[in-house]
Amino acid sequence: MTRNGLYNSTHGLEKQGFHAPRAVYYNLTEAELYEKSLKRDEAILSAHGALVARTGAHTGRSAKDKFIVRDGQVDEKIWWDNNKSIAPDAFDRLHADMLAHADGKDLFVQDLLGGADADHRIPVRVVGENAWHSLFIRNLLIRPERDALRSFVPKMTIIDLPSFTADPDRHGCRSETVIAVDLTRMIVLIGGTSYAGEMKKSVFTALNYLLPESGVMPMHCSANVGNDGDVAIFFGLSGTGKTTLSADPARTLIGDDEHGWSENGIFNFEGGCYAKTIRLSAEAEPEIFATTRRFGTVLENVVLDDARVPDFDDGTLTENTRCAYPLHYIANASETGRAGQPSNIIMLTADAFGVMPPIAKLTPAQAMYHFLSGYTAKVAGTEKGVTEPEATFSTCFGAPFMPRHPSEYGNLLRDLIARHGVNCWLVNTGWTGGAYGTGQRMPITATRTLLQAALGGALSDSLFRTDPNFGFDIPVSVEGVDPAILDPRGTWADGAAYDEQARKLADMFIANFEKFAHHVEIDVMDAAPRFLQAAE
Ligand SMILES: Nc1ncnc2c1ncn2[C@@H]1O[C@H](COP(=O)(O)OP(=O)(O)O)[C@@H](O)[C@H]1O
Ligand SMILES: C=C(OP(=O)(O)O)C(=O)O
Ligand SMILES: [Mn+2]
Repeated sequence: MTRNGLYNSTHGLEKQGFHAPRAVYYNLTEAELYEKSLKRDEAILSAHGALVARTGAHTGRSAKDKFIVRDGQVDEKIWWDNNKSIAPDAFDRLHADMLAHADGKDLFVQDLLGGADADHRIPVRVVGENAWHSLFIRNLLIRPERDALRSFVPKMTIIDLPSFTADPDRHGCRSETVIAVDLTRMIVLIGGTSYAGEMKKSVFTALNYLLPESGVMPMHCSANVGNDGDVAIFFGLSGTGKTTLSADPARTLIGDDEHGWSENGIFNFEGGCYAKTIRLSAEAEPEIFATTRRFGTVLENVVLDDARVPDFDDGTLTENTRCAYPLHYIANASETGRAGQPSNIIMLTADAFGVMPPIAKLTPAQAMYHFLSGYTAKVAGTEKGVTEPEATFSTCFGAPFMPRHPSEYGNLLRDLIARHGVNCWLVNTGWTGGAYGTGQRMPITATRTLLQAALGGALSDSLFRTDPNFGFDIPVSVEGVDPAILDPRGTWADGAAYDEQARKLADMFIANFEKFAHHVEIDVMDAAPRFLQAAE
């Protein structure tokens, strides 16, 4: 095999079972990866120099096609109710078939790090057949110093072959697409999908498995820090605003999606961001918008007009259009990816039912209740005119990435909140003035003003009222915000309709939480919605 680029020659791909690739390109830089992507017709250039690629069929994660190898070492540690298993021999066949599939191909290798804290990081090698995927993951993870590449020893390897077709009979999977994770040998096999996000979320999955053993809390959250060092973290499922709200000109960005919380404070797992670009505007999100106009940024499934300018309103390929860029493309991003102990935790929800208030203060027990519930609501089937939102409960605000039982993450978080006296808030970035269909999306400016008030301490002397359904405290007035939006019931044209919707949502919370009843303290059970008790 021909080898190009800088790498540790005692840890080449032949050591990892690759037999006969045509050529291997190690640790190519942005310019080189641009050239390769363009020459291989994988991507095109935008008017402003971003690299624009399409994924084809898979424009988002294939959660149902993700499997964890069930071997003796991990068996008792994995929460199998939430994770699908694959037998070790099926994984071995898949591995061998993917290595064979790589024969005769050009391969692109990036040697990177997952984890900004040197005590809690994992060196990750990503081997793939697409130059644009290589640029994506180079943007997303942390780059070692160039010199350190000569001694880089991977502890985790991702083999990413979108053109590979999995065979459910032979490989123990579900379809032609597979994401198979071996947490003992730390090998991830990705086949049959070009959605670049699979790679970064695989590293997240591995760290979510590893870190709790060292007492470190891994979190699906964004993070930023104020001028006086106050750290805020923002938990939330996809689409709730982690990326959008963590990019804040008044605060230093630590990261937009995956962090750890240790005795040293918080640290980013990544070195880049992966922002949604659907309906992205320079007015509402200037920092993120600016990254879409830079050399080095990858635009995924973004449609260009005939002058090669991105049309962010065009969702014809998918609503999940994305841009991937290194952290330093955001002007006020942290250079270290690390910060101190958090003073505030924000739990984001995009409540399409329009029931949740734009902000509420949570007690530690309520925070635990909402963390384990992991609620958001999506709008289902918009294109077919179905306007009924759909509730999602995804525990720890990230069930697809959590190999262990939620109580492990929950206990770590509970102890950290108590030890550091962290203030907790629930923020609804979803609907106000009614549910999806009648109401509207919460204005970003309102959300930002409320966050500023919460993080800056302005809410600490506010007057609060207790929500009769959910039991949390809602501020009655916040400077700079129309007081009307603070009371969701008042924003609805029909108060009785609100009450009915709130009751339905409360019932969904209660039904979902049953599975945690035996795993939490009584105060967390008491943090459940109390609509039923209040009404009857
Ligand atoms: N009030 C709001 N707060 C946050 N995001 C909002 C709000 N209103 C609309 N949005 C849009 O919702 C999306 C939030 O997505 P994003 O920040 O990528 O979520 P996440 O990173 O949690 O997946 C963005 O497209 C943003 O423009
Ligand atoms: C990349 C993803 O994360 P998020 O939507 O939370 O930004 C994803 O869910 O595929
Ligand atoms: Mn995000």
